[in-house]
Amino acid sequence: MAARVQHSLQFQFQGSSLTTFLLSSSSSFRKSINKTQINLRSKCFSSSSTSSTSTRSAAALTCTCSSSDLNSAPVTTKKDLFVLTTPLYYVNAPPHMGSAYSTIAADAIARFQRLTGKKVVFITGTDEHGEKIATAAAAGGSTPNDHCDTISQAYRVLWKDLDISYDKFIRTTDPKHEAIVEEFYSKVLANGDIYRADYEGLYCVNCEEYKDEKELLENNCCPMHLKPCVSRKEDNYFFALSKYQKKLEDILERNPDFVQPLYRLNEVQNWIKTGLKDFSISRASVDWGIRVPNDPKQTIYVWFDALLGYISALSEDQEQPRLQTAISSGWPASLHLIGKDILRFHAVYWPAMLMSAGLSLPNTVFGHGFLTKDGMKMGKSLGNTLEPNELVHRFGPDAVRYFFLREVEFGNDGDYSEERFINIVNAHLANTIGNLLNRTLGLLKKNCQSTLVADSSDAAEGIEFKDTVEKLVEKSKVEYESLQLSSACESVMEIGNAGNLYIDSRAPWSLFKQGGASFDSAAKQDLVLILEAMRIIAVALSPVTPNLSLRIYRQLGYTDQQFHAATWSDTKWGGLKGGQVMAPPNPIFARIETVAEAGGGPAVDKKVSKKMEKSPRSQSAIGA
Ligand SMILES: Nc1ncnc2c1ncn2[C@@H]1O[C@H](COP(=O)(O)OP(=O)(O)OP(=O)(O)O)[C@@H](O)[C@H]1O
Ligand SMILES: [Zn+2]
Repeated sequence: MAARVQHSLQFQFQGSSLTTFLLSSSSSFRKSINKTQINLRSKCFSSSSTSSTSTRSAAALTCTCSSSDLNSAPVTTKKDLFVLTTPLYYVNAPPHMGSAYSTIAADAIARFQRLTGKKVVFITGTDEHGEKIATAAAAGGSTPNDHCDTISQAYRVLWKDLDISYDKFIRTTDPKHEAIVEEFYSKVLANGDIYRADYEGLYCVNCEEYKDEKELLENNCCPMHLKPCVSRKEDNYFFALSKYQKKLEDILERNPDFVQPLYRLNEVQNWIKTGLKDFSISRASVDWGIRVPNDPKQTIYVWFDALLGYISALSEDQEQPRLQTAISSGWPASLHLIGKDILRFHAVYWPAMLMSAGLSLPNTVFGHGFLTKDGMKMGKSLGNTLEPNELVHRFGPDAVRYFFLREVEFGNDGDYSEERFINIVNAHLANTIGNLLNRTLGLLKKNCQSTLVADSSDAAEGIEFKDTVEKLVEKSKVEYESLQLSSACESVMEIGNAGNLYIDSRAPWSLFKQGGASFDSAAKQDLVLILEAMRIIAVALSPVTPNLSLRIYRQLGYTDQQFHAATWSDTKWGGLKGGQVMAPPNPIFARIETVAEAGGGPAVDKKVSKKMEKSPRSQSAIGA
């Protein structure tokens, strides 16, 4: 779904700053339609069908669509339901760390929402139509079907390796999706928002879009793909986007949370202000796509098709695929999580399409930033991607998930560096959390037979550390809720820092050494406090590091079932009870050896790292 606009973005990005692009993207897109010669042949396929631009506009203004904004749209969101989506990834090539980033973030949000008691429907999938897919398949010597099967499967495998807890995986080649697209198209057609027009212009197959001549290099080369665009003339069907200009402006004005973060809302509003142009939603020359109802010689433009995957994903396999039944299973989505490259499609085209079909709009579209490599967006087309499989294999899923969510402020761009990766996960996961747990359990084993002497609520009486933990965990909740994922990680890690400060200042090991009943009792209570904080950290960080959190829970003497049954209310102080028997200390996260530490050898001992993800027994921590 996402590839086409990314190409134009990458082109702009090469020649100008990202901000410049974002501000100028609207006008460049506008020009690409203006420049293209459009000869209107007929108007809407609605009952009044005399043709001219002006009558088309007039028809648009008299549209009878009733659900014209968020307020008047039928409300189907139940308070306890949270439906969130990732982009449906384009299967022109296997997934990379950029695709994984969106999905990891969505997974953390889904897990957090489940913890708070929401019924979550987490949707992901693959966008599989379009000329580029057919070409990629042919280049690989396979059929489009086989090609899509293979790449789509690669996404599923990666999501498994990264512990992505999706509920629905939709493929746009799924017959149920195709049926829903056809029904939707017919509704929009019936509403008078589709018309036919001649279209002539320069087409980049790799971008799957017509280009503005002004944007092209010498010999009409696409600046992104450095290949000449081909001159194409075809009659296409257009969607009357211009008709929704005012409605979209009003919606954004009245619902400032619809597009997030705020600076993306500004981008969208600026873009709309420059004037919305109708866009072509069919291709006469592309065979690999869903046929246009009533004109099987044409296929539906891949974006018009793919966005509907968010709805068709809700359709149950065993039921007749119908828009209404899919809608009643959870539409509208609470959150579309996307990269900023595809913001225009989600914040402008999609709402207009939904209004045209009389359907509710999603609650929020959040456009996050890019993972970059040497300042350039990582992407399949540029081929400057980072291999998520390799990272997971070397460092395990928790480290990968934690690093990207903690390191990149959600919404902004972030650059990857292996050195930074190793430093962050070592400092936070191995040291701040892992080492604190390990040294505390070591003391508990040595001095208390691994058994807690008191309830954590009693042990915390009048202790400031408890207040600090409570404040920080509450802060992290607010941050998760407002999608400030990096800050949420930071707040949880602050609990670990406070725990380290507390234990160092109290030095229970020397209290034990000094002996005497009161020293002994104070030291034992200190251990209870730290372990209670560790329990809270485990729950609060579980949206980001589910495996690590499970390992902490096991170390604290809980069963896996108890971990899986945990909810956000378990972040309340007071969960640990006296008499609870803890496991002997075992490191929960293997510190990653740097190149320097390994004497110039491999940065990480792969065997140790991999083994550690499965079992926490493989390496001793830097204990007290
Ligand atoms: N570098 C990146 N940083 C963050 N997210 C990314 C990145 N690359 C892709 N994504 C995510 O994937 C979506 C785009 O999916 P798509 O399958 O088209 O990937 P792509 O690699 O950008 O494609 P291409 O390079 O062929 O244009 C983006 O909207 C975003 O959610
Ligand atoms: Zn191109």
